[in-house]
Amino acid sequence: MAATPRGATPVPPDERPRLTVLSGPSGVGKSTVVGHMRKEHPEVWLSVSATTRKPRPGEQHGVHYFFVTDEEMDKLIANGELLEWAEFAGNRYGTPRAAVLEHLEAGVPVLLEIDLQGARQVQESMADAQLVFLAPPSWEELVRRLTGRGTESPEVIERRLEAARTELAAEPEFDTTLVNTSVEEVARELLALMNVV
Ligand SMILES: Nc1ncnc2c1ncn2[C@@H]1O[C@H](COP(=O)(O)OP(=O)(O)OP(=O)(O)O)[C@@H](O)[C@H]1O
Ligand SMILES: Nc1nc2c(ncn2[C@@H]2O[C@H](COP(=O)(O)O)[C@@H](O)[C@H]2O)c(=O)[nH]1
Repeated sequence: MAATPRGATPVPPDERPRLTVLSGPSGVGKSTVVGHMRKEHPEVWLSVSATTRKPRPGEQHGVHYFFVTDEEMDKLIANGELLEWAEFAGNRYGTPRAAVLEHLEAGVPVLLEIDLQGARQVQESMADAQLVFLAPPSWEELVRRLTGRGTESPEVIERRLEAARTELAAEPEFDTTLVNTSVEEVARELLALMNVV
């Protein structure tokens, strides 16, 4: 499903980077932080998820997501091709397993940007993964960001905010919390956690 470092020499297991999972409520700024970080450090590999959600303007298949039908998602799940998957606010999302494992085996730092349910599944299946929670400076600021992005209808925003309450309550389950006040600062902190700088 994705470009992978096939043929790359595998690094010994004890020298492989830890898989990093970035999670946090919708609209907190995960994609913004990751985009900023990867501009300066493209060597961090971001997994491209499969989703049944329709593309937003400007989103490209294979770059932002693999946009799949419900039937295609059913098959990915049934064939065990996803490392984790979840239903979030009316759509399904999942992480293609093979590309993640191949990059880790090649010694590439790998980042997943996924929801709480997915983070919990990764914690179960990959005990060595580090889980990072991105928190908003305040509830009001989260609402402002999600609404201000202008990509969702009021009904979808309401569903995402409902999920956000559950996600914020789960913060203690994570190894580390970063508060997204400054995109530049959080990107730096995330790189440090991934041992990239
Ligand atoms: N530190 C920040 N200060 C102010 N605005 C921010 C900050 N970080 C992100 N934003 C803005 O917040 C909005 C939501 O950001 P983004 O789309 O990155 O969130 P997300 O967590 O990836 O959301 P989702 O989970 O729905 O994909 C965007 O309009 C973005 O520009
Ligand atoms: N469990 C998973 N969650 C994922 C995955 N890819 C993205 N996401 C999360 O879904 C919500 C909504 O994303 P959006 O692009 O529709 O705004 C957000 O929290 C993402 O982090 C995945 O593969 N698995």
